[in-house]
Amino acid sequence: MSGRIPTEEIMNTSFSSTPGTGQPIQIIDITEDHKFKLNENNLQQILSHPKARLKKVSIISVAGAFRKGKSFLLDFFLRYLNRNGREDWLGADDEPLTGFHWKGGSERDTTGILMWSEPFILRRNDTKEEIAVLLMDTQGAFDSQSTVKDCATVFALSLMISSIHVYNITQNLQEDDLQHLHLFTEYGKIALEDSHETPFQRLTFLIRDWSFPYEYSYGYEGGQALLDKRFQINSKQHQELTELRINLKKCFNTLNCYLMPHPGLRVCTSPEFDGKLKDIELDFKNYVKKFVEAQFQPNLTVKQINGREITTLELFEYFRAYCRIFEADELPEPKSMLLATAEANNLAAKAIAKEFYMNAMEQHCGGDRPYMHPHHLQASNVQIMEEAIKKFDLVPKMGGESLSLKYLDELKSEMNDLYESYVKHNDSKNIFAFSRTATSLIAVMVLTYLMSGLLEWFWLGSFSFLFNFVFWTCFFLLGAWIYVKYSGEYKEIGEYIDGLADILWRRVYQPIYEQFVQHAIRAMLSYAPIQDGPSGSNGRGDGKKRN
Ligand SMILES: Nc1nc2c(ncn2[C@@H]2O[C@H](COP(=O)(O)OP(=O)(O)OP(=O)(O)O)[C@@H](O)[C@H]2O)c(=O)[nH]1
Repeated sequence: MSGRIPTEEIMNTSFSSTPGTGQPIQIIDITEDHKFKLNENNLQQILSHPKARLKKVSIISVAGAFRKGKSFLLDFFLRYLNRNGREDWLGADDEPLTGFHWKGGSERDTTGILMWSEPFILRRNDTKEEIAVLLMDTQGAFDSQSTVKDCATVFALSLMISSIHVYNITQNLQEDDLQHLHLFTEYGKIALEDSHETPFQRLTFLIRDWSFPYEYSYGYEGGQALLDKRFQINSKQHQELTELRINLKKCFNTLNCYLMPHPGLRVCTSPEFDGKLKDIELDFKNYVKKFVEAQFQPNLTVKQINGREITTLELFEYFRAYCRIFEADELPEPKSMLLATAEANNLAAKAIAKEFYMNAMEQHCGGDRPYMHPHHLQASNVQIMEEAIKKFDLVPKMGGESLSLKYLDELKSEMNDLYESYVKHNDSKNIFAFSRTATSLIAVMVLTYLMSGLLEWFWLGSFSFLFNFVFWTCFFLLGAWIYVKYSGEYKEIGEYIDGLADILWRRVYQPIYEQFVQHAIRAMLSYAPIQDGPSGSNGRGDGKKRN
């Protein structure tokens, strides 16, 4: 099977999740007052999973009316992925179907949007690159508790985010099923004008309980014939219907239809049914198997936005942007959806560049790296920043130059802030820098003590009180500094003393020290000419004051 990984590879890298682990996690909640709330922590937990971090993603979501077997279907996907797509992945006859919660009855089950906590890692056939596959379950539409806006929003979020959108329908493909896609064709039209890239990847109309196999056979073949029939354009059709059909085809890379047989009466009428295969009709089992496998053939469908395959890091930004625009009381206009996509597109580019910057800086001066000379740190920073900006520029961006410049400025300022903290962190590794305050104060004390003694010696004792005063001031400052460092209290006083000592160090000791070293070198080289170093440097080479 072309979408599947050879067995020997499975053992090594490809399907790295442990079978049976994971659980559905709520990523979008719908509150009682019908507000959509993105659960960023939960989403982040999935997207930054060590297996999936920074990998490209394929997101499979199932959406449609409530009580129509969406979660049930997703559990077959889970089985396939958990069992590494091996030939007998459908399992034993008496094995209950578990994973996303599903149940019989007439009351709705799933609320909001859920995602499986474990990303599945599969390798694509063409480039052999590892892709993180995510499964997404959605709240069913048209139940008695949800508003029209709730249903439309769940459907929209699921479609905008996924790379394979399974539109779960029962019995037949009707005109109103197509009408629900109107908003996306409008969005798709302007997105196409903006970027000339197909906005969505794969849309599959999955028709459950298909009862007319004698007209259109089960599976993709019959589904395609039915779809062709429904997409026929004729002169009597209203302009709006014709346009919908034309635009739908333009907005998706793949648009297809699958006709699924009825699973049998036990599945939908027995309260004891717990998903065991022995209770499901053979036809259903065969076609569900083919359907699941087909989603990974001939290759994995990676999520693309603006023609670019996106990673888990970028997906997070898109989730945030889409949830923000769907927060309003009204459904957004296609134009605002495009603007949100463009903003997320820029935010994603910024996230990629920032991630690169942080990783590279961590390697240079991160927690486990030794102290780095400030000049070297600054040089590395300049070089890494340049590379990060190149990464930002390389991402094709929507929304024009002015929007991208805004995000570039934000990126630069965030990198500058990060650099400041890297500098501080690096300084803290310098043992001498830590003891600089104590050293400076003690040096003043020793000097003033000696000077006062010297003045006494030359019978100028009346002037020595000045030196005594400085001596005791430094003594008390040193005492206060030690107390602050020991107790952690009065940090502002500690910073003030550090600042004083720093000025003393830079203005007095460092120039004297440099002069002394230069003299020593000159003497050693028998007065050979030597170039003067930058006097008054703060040791970081950036011309900034430390305090
Ligand atoms: N008729 C029919 N019933 C099905 C099919 N697949 C699953 N079911 C049954 O439909 C019922 C509902 O299944 P769920 O997976 O919970 O449905 P859902 O669409 O996720 O429901 P909500 O979460 O409420 O939107 C269960 O009793 C399943 O056994 C199918 O293809 N046809």
